[in-house]
Amino acid sequence: MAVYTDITDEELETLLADFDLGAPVSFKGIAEGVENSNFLLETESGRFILTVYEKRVRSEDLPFFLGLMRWLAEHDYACATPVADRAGEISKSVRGKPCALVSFLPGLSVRRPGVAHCREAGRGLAELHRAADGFPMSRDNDLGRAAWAPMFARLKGQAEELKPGLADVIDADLAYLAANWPTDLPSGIVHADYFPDNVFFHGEAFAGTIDFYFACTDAFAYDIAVALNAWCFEADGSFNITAARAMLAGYEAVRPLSDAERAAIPVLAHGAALRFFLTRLHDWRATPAGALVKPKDPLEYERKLAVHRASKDLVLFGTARA
Ligand SMILES: Nc1ncnc2c1ncn2[C@@H]1O[C@H](COP(=O)(O)OP(=O)(O)OP(=O)(O)O)[C@@H](O)[C@H]1O
Ligand SMILES: N[C@@H](CCO)C(=O)O
Repeated sequence: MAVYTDITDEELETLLADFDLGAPVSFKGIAEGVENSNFLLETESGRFILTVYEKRVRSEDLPFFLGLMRWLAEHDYACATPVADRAGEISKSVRGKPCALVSFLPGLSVRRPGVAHCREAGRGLAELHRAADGFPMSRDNDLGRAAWAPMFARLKGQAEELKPGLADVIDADLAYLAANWPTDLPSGIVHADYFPDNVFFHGEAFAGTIDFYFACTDAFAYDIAVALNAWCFEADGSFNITAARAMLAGYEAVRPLSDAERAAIPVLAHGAALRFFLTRLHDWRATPAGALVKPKDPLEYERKLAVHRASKDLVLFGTARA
């Protein structure tokens, strides 16, 4: 997260007046992340996170996101969960912006995940898919494949500025993905942003998941593909097949994949890399001056795209069955 919106003491007190959480003890902005404004709040009754929803979260989607977090917590999935005010409301507002208080989730994210973390993260993702089964709401993936070409049409100039010649290469990616994108894979609720900074550990053991604000209805294997890109590339840009195999093994210990899902993972990972390249490219220029936020590097995802272009080999992703 990040801090785009400042909150005054009076605004905090007005918000907290609706809750039974006691008086605030401390309140500070959290610099990590890029999407929403986040604050760590300590009151007489414990620690909470206040999230003020900024750019990409639409207030009409909040019942889905917050309802999902509550559902998952009620189904024994370790995740941040919304805190209701005295009237039972979880969607609140501050400074004219939507916000929510969620429980503080203990644990630490890891900056450089090892193979053991990848295995546990895979397990945690499959448990999320399983725990969400039966959640009665759905939400289309508004950053899914159909959105990428129109999004890129507005970003071509920026792509060329970033790297001359890139616009044509991305157009070729879009054509390849349109022709090869799988349909009919098992689907349900997916996290869609299952990055190391959104997964907490106690040591090497999975401790829980935060940040459900891209969650939507899509193929489960797409969620795995997002995670493989985010967890299994080394700092030098190479893909760590051992980490990928561990992630898939952790996942399959809970929810075995069909052959069709495994076969689809390389193209899904190619598409998932494009999705994060596009949002990063957009944010690179659009981040407001003065916000406490460091935009993420689009070139990191351009390098991942290059790996996917170069090898459509199933083994690359450790997806071949032994
Ligand atoms: N429920 C929570 N419990 C404990 N810490 C939290 C919680 N929610 C957020 N945080 C802290 O705030 C930071 C930013 O949160 P989060 O990742 O949700 O923000 P974001 O802007 O949506 O980020 P991004 O989308 O870039 O991952 C986390 O890295 C973590 O340190
Ligand atoms: N996880 C995203 C940021 C949150 O949307 C990224 O790394 O680009």
